Amino acid sequence: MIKFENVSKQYERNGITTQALNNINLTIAKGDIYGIIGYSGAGKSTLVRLINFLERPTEGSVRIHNQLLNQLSSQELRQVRRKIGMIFQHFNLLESKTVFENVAIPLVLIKKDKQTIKQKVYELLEFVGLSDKANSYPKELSGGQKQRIGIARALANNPDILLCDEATSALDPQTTQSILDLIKQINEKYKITVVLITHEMSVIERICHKVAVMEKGNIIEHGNVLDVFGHPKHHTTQNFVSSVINDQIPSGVVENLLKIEGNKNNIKLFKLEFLGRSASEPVINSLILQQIVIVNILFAHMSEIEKTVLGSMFVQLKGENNNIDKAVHYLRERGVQVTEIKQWEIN
Ligand SMILES: Nc1ncnc2c1ncn2[C@@H]1O[C@H](COP(=O)(O)OP(=O)(O)OP(=O)(O)O)[C@@H](O)[C@H]1O
Repeated sequence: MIKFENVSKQYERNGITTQALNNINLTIAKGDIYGIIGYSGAGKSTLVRLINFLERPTEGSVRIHNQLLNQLSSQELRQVRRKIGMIFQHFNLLESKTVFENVAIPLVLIKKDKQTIKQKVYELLEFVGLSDKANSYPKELSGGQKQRIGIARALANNPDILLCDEATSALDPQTTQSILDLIKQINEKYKITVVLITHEMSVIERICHKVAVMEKGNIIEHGNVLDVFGHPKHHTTQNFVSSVINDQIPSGVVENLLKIEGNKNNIKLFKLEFLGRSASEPVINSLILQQIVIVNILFAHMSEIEKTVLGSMFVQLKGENNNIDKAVHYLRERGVQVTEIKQWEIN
């Protein structure tokens, strides 16, 4: 378990103070894949550097497995750090060393014998699917292969925490997916807690169980990915969510509708949001079968997070006003969140 209690961090440079973290309270449970998302400068890297105490907090405490890092000696801190692996956006491999030598570095540093090192390095290379590259140099590898080597090196000391600092930001979408799959496999197979920082919501969507959204040194929202995605409260979270879930009606759809209906005062437009059970039941079909209103589906978007479907749909409901009210009530009773799009929001 990783626990931040009232943690603040200020940097002083040339007489200028930057408040990088502001009274952070956060608990990351053992075995979680915890995503930290925020725009540039939000404080994500600082937060992660506090987990291995590469930075010390100005105020507050950081605990790992109930051990208070603030009180540890340098020797004790080195022991704690050995159990924390880290991977980086630009891989941080030593260009002058072979793949084998790069993966071996953490083991050489703790003076393991040659045979143990050889066995462990080949086991790790096998795990990341690159045993045939042991004698290659980093410059001979693709970005995805370099990151696999970075991961093998991070696992060399059998860590129980893996920190991923924008680990897929320099990779194309397909390679990103394969690296995320590998991180997920590590989490499941070795029960390693993963803390992953990113500015891409799609990364969070794909593998994280929990997420904290950061802005200006504060955690503005946190919780299960599904809860944060399903009901984002803060404007910044809504922006991140809209990058993976298109919850705005495209203007072309509205223009077509206005052409057909002639007058926007005639249009009754609703946004329906489905989460979990309501997304897998035939709610719209049952509404249509009620025959109280005509349902014109204009636009829909579905996403899957942690095996739960999340969706938004824009519909035009046609009929008598009291029947439209009944239809809205019918949907709400079945767990669908219904919001009317007001006329002034249509154009
Ligand atoms: N070593 C440092 N000295 C002075 N200021 C720093 C230092 N490291 C970070 N900062 C400042 O602290 C704030 C938070 O930086 P941090 O790198 O933690 O943010 P971030 O969310 O990781 O950003 P990015 O995504 O761009 O890496 C920024 O204003 C940054 O300029």
